[in-house]
Amino acid sequence: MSNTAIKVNHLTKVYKLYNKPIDRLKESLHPLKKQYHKDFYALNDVSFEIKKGETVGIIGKNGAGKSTLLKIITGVLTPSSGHVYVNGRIASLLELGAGFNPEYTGIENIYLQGTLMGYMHDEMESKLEAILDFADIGDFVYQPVKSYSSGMFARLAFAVAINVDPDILIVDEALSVGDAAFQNKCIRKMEEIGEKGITILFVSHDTQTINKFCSKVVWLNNGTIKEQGKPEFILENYMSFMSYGIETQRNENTAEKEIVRLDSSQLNLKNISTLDSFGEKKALIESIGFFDENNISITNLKQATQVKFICEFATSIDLHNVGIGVLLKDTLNNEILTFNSYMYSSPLKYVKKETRTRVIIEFKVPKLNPKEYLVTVALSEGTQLNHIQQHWIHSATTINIISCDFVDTCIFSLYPKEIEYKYEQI
Ligand SMILES: Nc1ncnc2c1ncn2[C@@H]1O[C@H](COP(=O)(O)OP(=O)(O)OP(=O)(O)O)[C@@H](O)[C@H]1O
Repeated sequence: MSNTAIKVNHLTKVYKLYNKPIDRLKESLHPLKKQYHKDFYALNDVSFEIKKGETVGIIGKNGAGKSTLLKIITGVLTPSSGHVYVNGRIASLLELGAGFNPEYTGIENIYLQGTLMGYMHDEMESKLEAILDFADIGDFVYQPVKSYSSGMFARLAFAVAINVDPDILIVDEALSVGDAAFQNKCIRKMEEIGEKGITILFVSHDTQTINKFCSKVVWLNNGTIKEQGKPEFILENYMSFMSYGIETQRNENTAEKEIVRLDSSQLNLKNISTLDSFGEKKALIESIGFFDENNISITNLKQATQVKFICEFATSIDLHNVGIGVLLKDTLNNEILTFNSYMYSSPLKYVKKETRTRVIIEFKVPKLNPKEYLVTVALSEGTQLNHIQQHWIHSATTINIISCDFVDTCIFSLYPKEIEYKYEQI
């Protein structure tokens, strides 16, 4: 356990929800103990471990249970069952106001926090200058904190939390109330203390910050852990889930896609190398086309049928994590549908320089309005969060979506769900 900073074991927090306030009284007085409440699980059997020195991001949609989890770890809330093991002194920055006395001045609250953390008055005195320096709120430190703006409050609370030499720093979204310069200053400070081996647990909706800053991510959904692991994998899955409702299973062990072979002579691809485009252009998409199951070229795509989108590209450099994206616009230039290999956890891991590659995307045509669409294609390198556009070709081709005969009985998402990416060297 000595290398463990926090261990959360089968943690559950249940709230009793009553439809009417009177139901609570009725329940307590009922002779046969009739229940008037419904159990609501804010956390349900959550277990994970954080090693000393790790910086861990907690993500999840509103109401997922993030604040509840942090409050239980910091001892503000008691769990319904399960337990938390904490190894070291915690400094926390939870919701605004927690632990501060609104009637006290800033200075008095600094000493109050020090006492709560177990410091003597003169020990806190030696930290005062650094705290005031970081908070940078001028003479307001002599005013009661009830007169502070939320940003000023966050400044003072963060300045105290990082200067009381914690072993573990826990930060809920409190920083988001600070201005951009202060947020940046806090992130830099957290990076600095993270490098000193302090364990940091950090709730944020800002995936860019989590990606840059955290070594591990725990994704909470409806009170349970949906996924946990390295940010680069979990955040991709999280963003697909949040943006498109698509569940992907990208993880450290995702294997390279199987190589398939298509007979080139059967393919009737459209050469698009001369069309207007932008990007780094170290790798170029040369040709594209839509095909039916028998590899016959099509421009009419019938709803609910299985089709292939094929594109071929050449690269003059080594490429890593190649994303292929397709964007459909209607003739008024409205974006109607977009999908890419990052969203489906299927980027091509590596492409050697001076080679050509064929990408085959098999999918079921979604229920788009039956009409003409312009197809934009793009080739990028990186991740969904952070990629370099190598080649982007606006309106590379057009297709028509046509109704399937049984459309009333079809239920499709606008995003192709049954989709498969395959790659072959050509
Ligand atoms: N005292 C309470 N009584 C009943 N339900 C509660 C109580 N406190 C929290 N909840 C519920 O527990 C769930 C988890 O809340 P929590 O604040 O932990 O979510 P969160 O992930 O931090 O959300 P957000 O991103 O919006 O801050 C929510 O559905 C919330 O309504």
